[in-house]
Amino acid sequence: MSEYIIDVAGLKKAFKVSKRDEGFGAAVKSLWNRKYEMVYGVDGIDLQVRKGEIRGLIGPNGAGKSTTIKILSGILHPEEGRVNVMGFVPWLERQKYVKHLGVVFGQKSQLWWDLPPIDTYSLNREMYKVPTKRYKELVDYFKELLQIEDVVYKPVRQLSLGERMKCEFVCAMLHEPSLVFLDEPTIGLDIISKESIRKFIKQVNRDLRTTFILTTHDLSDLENLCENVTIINKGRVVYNDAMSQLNKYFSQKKLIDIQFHEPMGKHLLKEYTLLHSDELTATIELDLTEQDLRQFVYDLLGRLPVQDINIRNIPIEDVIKSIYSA
Ligand SMILES: Nc1ncnc2c1ncn2[C@@H]1O[C@H](COP(=O)(O)OP(=O)(O)OP(=O)(O)O)[C@@H](O)[C@H]1O
Repeated sequence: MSEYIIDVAGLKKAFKVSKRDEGFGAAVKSLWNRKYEMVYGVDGIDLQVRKGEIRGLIGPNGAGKSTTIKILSGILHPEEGRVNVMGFVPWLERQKYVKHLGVVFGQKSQLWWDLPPIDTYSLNREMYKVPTKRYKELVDYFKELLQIEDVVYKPVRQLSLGERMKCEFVCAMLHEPSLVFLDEPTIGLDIISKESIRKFIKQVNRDLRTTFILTTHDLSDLENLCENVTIINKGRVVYNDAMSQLNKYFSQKKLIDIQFHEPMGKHLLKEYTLLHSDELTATIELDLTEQDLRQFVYDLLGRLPVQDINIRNIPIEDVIKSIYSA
């Protein structure tokens, strides 16, 4: 058996889209003479994920994340490439395959709107044939972990977004899937609910060894949950490594926020790479491959009327943005 729960090589998926020039005339002409072009949703993706990982899958809009997830969950089939997920070719063996799969969409609900979540759980128990004893154990375990003991008995339409999302997680986990796709699972949630859901994911990952694939635009989800991250851009993998390496990638640079105790003329700062400056504050970017940090601070304090100084790493958002645009 492969050491990978997901093993994908050379994945390509093209979509046929109609193409026409702008304007009313072109719209009419296209009714008779329609032209098409092929757009690649994914264009040669390789991806390996080990069992028990929480893997971040990120990229800008239109990068190919959803297309990848749709192929991995068996909704779409690719033109080219080899896909093995838990020993299945997802789109060929979908019925057997989905028994081992869970999905949580931040923007779509799997719960019956007018029923309490506990009723949807019960229906899913029947559908997935979860033994009653195990079902009860799992519901109790999840309810306690997410602190939704009372919430699961209220109709879904009466729940807050945070409460509903917690209930969605339980719904996706009751058949104990080995692999769960999470698509923006914390979108729109306040920080308390986000933390509670992240804690849940970590705990379930530890206790049940569930593998999670997390698609998100919220980088704090990644920092909190993922050891490894795959970044997709224009249908290709542009980064595939440990989260910690992302920071190292750019740790050659530091940002220095300075507060001055008297107004500063811009000309006094002209030798620095300035990201921001006004009379009393400035942010300087320092390239550590060119300058020594200690020497820089020493010179700065000697030259300028510095009241306060803060040295920080480049934010992870900026690191990722520069990888997207590379
Ligand atoms: N059914 C489709 N028909 C035509 N083009 C499609 C279809 N699905 C996706 N595409 C195209 O494939 C590319 C990748 O889209 P995809 O939805 O996978 O991106 P994404 O990374 O999930 O983006 P987002 O973050 O905006 O959801 C885009 O150019 C998109 O327009």
